[in-house]
Amino acid sequence: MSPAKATALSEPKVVTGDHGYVLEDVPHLSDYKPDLLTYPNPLQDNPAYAVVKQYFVDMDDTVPQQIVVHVDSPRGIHFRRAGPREKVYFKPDEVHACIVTCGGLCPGLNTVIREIVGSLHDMYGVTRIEGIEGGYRGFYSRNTIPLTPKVVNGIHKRGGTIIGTSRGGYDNKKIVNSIEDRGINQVYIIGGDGTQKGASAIYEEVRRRGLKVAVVGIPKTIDNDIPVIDKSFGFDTAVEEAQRAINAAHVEAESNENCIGLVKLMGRNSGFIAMYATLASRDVDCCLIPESPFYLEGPGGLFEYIERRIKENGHMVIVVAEGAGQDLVAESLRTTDNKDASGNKVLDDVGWWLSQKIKGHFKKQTQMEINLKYIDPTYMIRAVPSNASDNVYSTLLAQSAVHGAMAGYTGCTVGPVHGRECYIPFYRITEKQNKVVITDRMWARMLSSTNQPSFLSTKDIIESIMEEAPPTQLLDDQVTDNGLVNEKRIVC
Ligand SMILES: Nc1ncnc2c1ncn2[C@@H]1O[C@H](COP(=O)(O)OP(=O)(O)OP(=O)(O)O)[C@@H](O)[C@H]1O
Ligand SMILES: O=P(O)(O)OC[C@H]1O[C@](O)(CO)[C@@H](O)[C@@H]1O
Ligand SMILES: [Mg+2]
Repeated sequence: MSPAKATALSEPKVVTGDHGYVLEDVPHLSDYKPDLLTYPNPLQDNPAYAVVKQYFVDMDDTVPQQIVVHVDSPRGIHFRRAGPREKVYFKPDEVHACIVTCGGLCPGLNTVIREIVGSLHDMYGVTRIEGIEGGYRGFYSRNTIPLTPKVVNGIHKRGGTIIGTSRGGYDNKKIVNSIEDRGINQVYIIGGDGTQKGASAIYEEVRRRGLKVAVVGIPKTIDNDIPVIDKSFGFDTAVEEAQRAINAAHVEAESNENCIGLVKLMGRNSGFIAMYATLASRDVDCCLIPESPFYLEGPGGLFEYIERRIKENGHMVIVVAEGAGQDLVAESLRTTDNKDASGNKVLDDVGWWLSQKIKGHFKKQTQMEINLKYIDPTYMIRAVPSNASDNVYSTLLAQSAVHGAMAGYTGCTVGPVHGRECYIPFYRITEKQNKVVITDRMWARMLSSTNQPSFLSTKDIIESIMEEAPPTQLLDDQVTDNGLVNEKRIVC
């Protein structure tokens, strides 16, 4: 496997303006191929778009990363607004596009595939579109799958990805050789943080070879761990689907004496699904996520809280994100550090471990007999088709990606920033993961909905503040004014 850093990175395109305005722009094919011809955008003759007052996006439109500002704030970082441009850099019959899906499944993958094909075909008259089978390794080890509007018709009603996905198998040189040999000139890469790192390295190699190939990433992550964008497609569907498991756990817990319903949800490093599913449900008494350490024994610990809830209520529901408490599990089971084909740590089953620990504690330490029902719906949540709002969202993402590639933009990911579709440079997407910020208001809202202990000492809180994590983006309209809010919490 050739590492992503095999090619030298091109310089970021940063434009500055008055009052602290910064545009973190994305690469364009003309940056390294200055003599490319341009053509009028065929959309100008499309009757469906004739009604739109200003259909083409103004070249100067940019979107601010921070929308909560003070009177004396600098204007800050901006991203280029996505959308159709008056001039395109490809003639329709010249385009040879391909689509690849990599990493874990996520509701909406098929919708994005369908809409890329539909946008290329219906808006731009492109007919040569192929699916790369089975993720990155498909570029050099499989035949391609022809994608036409007929082939993709109705696939948005199915879970999974019709072109297949995989982990591992990334070989930069072989992938770019395949792109070059097949004469592909638009590459749409749908995947999570790992995939986008690979896409960035593909773009760098394409550029090094001087190829007229647009490389555009579409962020996919059920965990919502990709930064900058408002949220990832499939996330709403996952939260909705998680409700079914939580409801089942609640029904079991309510109907049996001294019963605990325990639900494990996805979230390797980021606990967004667990936090939002908990907030949405209101039946959850405790939510455990990777970002917030917890402990079992002693005052303020999980066992003490469970005993209290069971005594008060006769039942309780616990939601645990799969990445929560991994240090505790590893310590207790002495597990080895296994990695998957992409190099991601294989997690220990915290749900099973917690079930055993809770049962053991109640058997040995208390007079109380408890009943524990453990539900692990993780793959069921990931495999469903996307819901209506994710379908609309995925459609916009796909259209933005196609408009961007046709307009010659490359080396970027598309996604909404405060509701506006943007082209975002790869390095912004891959530099860190989006995480729940436990000193942010959203986590506090969650804590107040469950009444669970925070499990945090003053030292933990100070450490979190010191990390200076940005505020949780998802639905949190209020930027954390770190100083005030956090200071108050420490004093309390
Ligand atoms: N640093 C990297 N450089 C190049 N390729 C990478 C890198 N990290 C991962 N990849 C490749 O990207 C693909 C997907 O990676 P991974 O399995 O980590 O999933 P992901 O894209 O992060 O999605 P998710 O974690 O949401 O399932 C794999 O084929 C993997 O080999
Ligand atoms: O078992 P797999 O397919 O490797 O995927 C599991 C992982 O994928 C994710 O859903 C991310 O795509 C994580 O939440 C989870 O840890
Ligand atoms: Mg990942």
